[in-house]
Amino acid sequence: MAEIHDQFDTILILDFGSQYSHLITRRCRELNVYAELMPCTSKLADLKFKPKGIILSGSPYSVYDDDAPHADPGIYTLGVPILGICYGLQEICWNYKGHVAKCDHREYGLAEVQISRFNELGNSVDALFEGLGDQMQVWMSHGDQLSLIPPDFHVIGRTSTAPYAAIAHNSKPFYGIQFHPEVTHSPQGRQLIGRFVLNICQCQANWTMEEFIGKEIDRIREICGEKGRVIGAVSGGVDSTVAAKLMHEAIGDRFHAIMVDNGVLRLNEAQQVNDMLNKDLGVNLTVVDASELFLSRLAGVEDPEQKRKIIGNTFINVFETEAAKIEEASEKEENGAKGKIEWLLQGTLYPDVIESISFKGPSATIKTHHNVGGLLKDMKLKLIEPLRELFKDEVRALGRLLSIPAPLVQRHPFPGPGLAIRILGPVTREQVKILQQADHIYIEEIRKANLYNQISQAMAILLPVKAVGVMGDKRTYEQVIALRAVTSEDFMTADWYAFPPEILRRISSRITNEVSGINRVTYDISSKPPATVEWL
Ligand SMILES: Nc1ncnc2c1ncn2[C@@H]1O[C@H](COP(=O)(O)OP(=O)(O)OP(=O)(O)O)[C@@H](O)[C@H]1O
Ligand SMILES: O=c1[nH]c(=O)c2[nH+]cn([C@@H]3O[C@H](COP(=O)(O)O)[C@@H](O)[C@H]3O)c2[nH]1
Ligand SMILES: NC(=O)CC[C@H](N)C(=O)O
Ligand SMILES: [Mg+2]
Repeated sequence: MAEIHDQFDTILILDFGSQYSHLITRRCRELNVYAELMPCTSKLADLKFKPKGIILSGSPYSVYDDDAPHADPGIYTLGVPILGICYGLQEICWNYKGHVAKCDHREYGLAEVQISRFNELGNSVDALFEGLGDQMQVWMSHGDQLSLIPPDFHVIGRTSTAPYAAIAHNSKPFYGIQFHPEVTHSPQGRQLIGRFVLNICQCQANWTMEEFIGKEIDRIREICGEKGRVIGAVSGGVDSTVAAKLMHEAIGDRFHAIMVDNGVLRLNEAQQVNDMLNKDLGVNLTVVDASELFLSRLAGVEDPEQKRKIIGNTFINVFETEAAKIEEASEKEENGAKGKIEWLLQGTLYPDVIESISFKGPSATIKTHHNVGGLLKDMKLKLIEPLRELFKDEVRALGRLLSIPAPLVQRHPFPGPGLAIRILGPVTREQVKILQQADHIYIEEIRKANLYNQISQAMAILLPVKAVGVMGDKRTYEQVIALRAVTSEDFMTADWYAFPPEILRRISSRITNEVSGINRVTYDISSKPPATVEWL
């Protein structure tokens, strides 16, 4: 089966555990060059494709540490260009017997690199920095640096404290830089990565969603064969909707989408998603009302992790029952005209994949996501994951090309456990109803103020406390709503959003007036970290 790296020129990024490794991947893709991240410990013999170039990432390790990770030395004889970034530079130096040592002053922040126009060999300007000027502002984050340049390499850039801030091999296309071109604080970083992937590696810049769609539809058809059928859980969120639309384009009605009403959806959500998929997108969707089952299992549960697990497990139970129903119905059809359901569609995105392939292993569990790790071991269905190589912004671009309406493509993410993780305390139908109303007003006002697309995610949270208030000269003793809005690139970190005060005033006034049971509204001004986006 042709994979993406067989169809597009691919840059291989070896991850040594830097927090920015995924950004290198993104930068390449923004240049329309496909890039894949793999653990630095990957063996070349196991590699299923030949990359056009290799980038070595940064790392929290020092190359001379006993347990420092090192790349397969085969990369240096593969005959493709190599770029080492920070630790990656030090790794190249280590391999070629130069010296890396702790520096007197660790450099963290902006620095100026002086670019050497000519190397000692009298060759012309080095290809990496061509056209980028004589000096460049860059962002540094290191405590080690080269103290001795390896034989056969020459200096192509220095800073006031790092004499070997950038080096190049005398005859091979191997480069190392001490700074981080992948972060936005290095203003010419994108151009520099472009020099490497486009000019030095000569990758074709054809990684676009236009190219991807056609190839992916062919691939899905090939995987499913003439008759194979697929079911998939669809929430109305961007990822599952785009995946569903893609499946529909590929195999039409052999794809069955199921949306589960778990009783903790937003106001009118099930109806809206139903209309949108069936009517607007032509995708065959069944909404299953399982709210009674979910709410009865959640009764009296306060612990956040317990709520998440109950919801995750119940999703699977409902899903299995529905799959069996579809199977049963199809068995009654003439000659099994439509074939068995063999596949389960998942909207897995690249960040989930990256997390699970990190060579350090997945990070500490902060929260159990409802759809991760919940799959059954003896599951008969095979997984199909068309978005597994894509970042969220790529999924959004894909959605636009598939003519999914803009408001849907720009939708804020909504977690599978839904309002259950926004009700602090036990979940009851009454509490859900209060929160649905407050959430509805909040989002409606954000849209009216034209702020929806400036905010990455906004939510209302129902607090398990009561406060005293006064309404119509009477004392009230009611619950409190917290509002949260954040901006974020990837939800790994997030900033709270600074609303114009008059918008908050209007929202607060509408919520306390229109939602009975609420007499107070607060605004959450915590960033992530130390807080998280959701409260539970
Ligand atoms: N109510 C639901 N019914 C059916 N499937 C669901 C439901 N909620 C979540 N899922 C499944 O869980 C997956 C993960 O949810 P997640 O919220 O991460 O993605 P999404 O809803 O597709 O997109 P977004 O992140 O934009 O909300 C979904 O892709 C979908 O397959
Ligand atoms: O589908 C989901 N199932 C979950 O169990 C889940 N928990 C958190 N989230 C979403 O993940 C992003 C980061 O949230 P946190 O900072 O709270 O971890 C935010 O966008 C959250 O809404 C979830 N999405
Ligand atoms: N950002 C990095 O890659 C740092 C590399 C190495 N740990 C150093 O401190 O120099
Ligand atoms: Mg969602």
